[in-house]
Amino acid sequence: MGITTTPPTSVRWNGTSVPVYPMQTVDFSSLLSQEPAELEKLLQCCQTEGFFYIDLQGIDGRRMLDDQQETLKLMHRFFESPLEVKNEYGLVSPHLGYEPVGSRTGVLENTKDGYEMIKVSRDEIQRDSPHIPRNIKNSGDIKVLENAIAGSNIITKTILSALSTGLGLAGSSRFENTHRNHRPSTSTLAMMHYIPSEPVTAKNIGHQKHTDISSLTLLFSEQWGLQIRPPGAKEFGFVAPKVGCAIVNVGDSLRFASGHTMQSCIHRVVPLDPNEHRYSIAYFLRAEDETMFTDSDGRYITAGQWHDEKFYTFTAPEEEQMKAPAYLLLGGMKEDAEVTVKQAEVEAY
Ligand SMILES: O=C(O)CCC(=O)C(=O)O
Ligand SMILES: [Fe+2]
Repeated sequence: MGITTTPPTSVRWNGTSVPVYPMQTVDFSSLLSQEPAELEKLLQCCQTEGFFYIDLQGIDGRRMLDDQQETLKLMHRFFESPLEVKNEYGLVSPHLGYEPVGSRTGVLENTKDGYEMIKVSRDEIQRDSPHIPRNIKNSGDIKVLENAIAGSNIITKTILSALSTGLGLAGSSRFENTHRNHRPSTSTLAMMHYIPSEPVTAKNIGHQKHTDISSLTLLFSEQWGLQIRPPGAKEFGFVAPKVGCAIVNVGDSLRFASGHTMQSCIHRVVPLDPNEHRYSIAYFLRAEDETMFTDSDGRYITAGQWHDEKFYTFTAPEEEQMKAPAYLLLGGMKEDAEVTVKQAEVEAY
């Protein structure tokens, strides 16, 4: 199933019927002009579900959709290279480098993940001679990465600024003030390739359930696979890729910075079509490393420490991960099985 304008309300996956959760659509051009009704809608989305579509079809956003297409071409070239070339680059730091398939826990019990990933950080691409894999390092490639990172930064900063305004924050208490462009952060562009996986037999499959470490995540994918579990929902459901739109979600850091009033929605990735290669691009806008907040365990810590602790939990073996405190992987979000799907769907509007 491809990109769509009118998604079905449920789809069959792995022998059962799985809901497709509707999400609100926020218009990027309207946010740029801080239109009050759009700010109100955005704030509602972040406080109730933590997920929404951002419509980029206007003249201001369309260029980011072009960047997405260029990035996809570069990703194909990178991922099709021999594993030795990709491993030679390796994982330089948690937010820069290559992770092969199976580096993390998978989406189903006793499996490893089913994706490989290359990350290029915003700080790295701005260096005079950025450390980039040799198979995507010509000047055209660097321009493509630069455009993708800068465009994603503009979109996520616009959203951040609209949220500050929507909450009536002024001066140094505005969220932008802890996301200044020239301060070190772990903000990064993650490009992912999911291999085809058959749910019953695959040893490598999908992307385990989690909340994001980021403040805001901007996700581009033309393919199905993303599932969310909105607050109060009984089960995971798909979200449909939508024409001209990217998906945005609130991450742990913004949940913490908002005094835990925004939702960092639980999500995961499964192969809807087991024969398909899936490609997705995620930009993680993160707070400056030194930013302090109170986390889901009541600890007053830096954004950098939260990032590192959660990253190492994500990459730890499954047995280790089981021992990790629950507040870490899900950022303090609760998996609520009490309500019916019908209620959850109403809440998801
Ligand atoms: O690949 C996707 O669609 C989502 C990936 C994701 O959730 C993540 O990288 O945090
Ligand atoms: Fe995620």
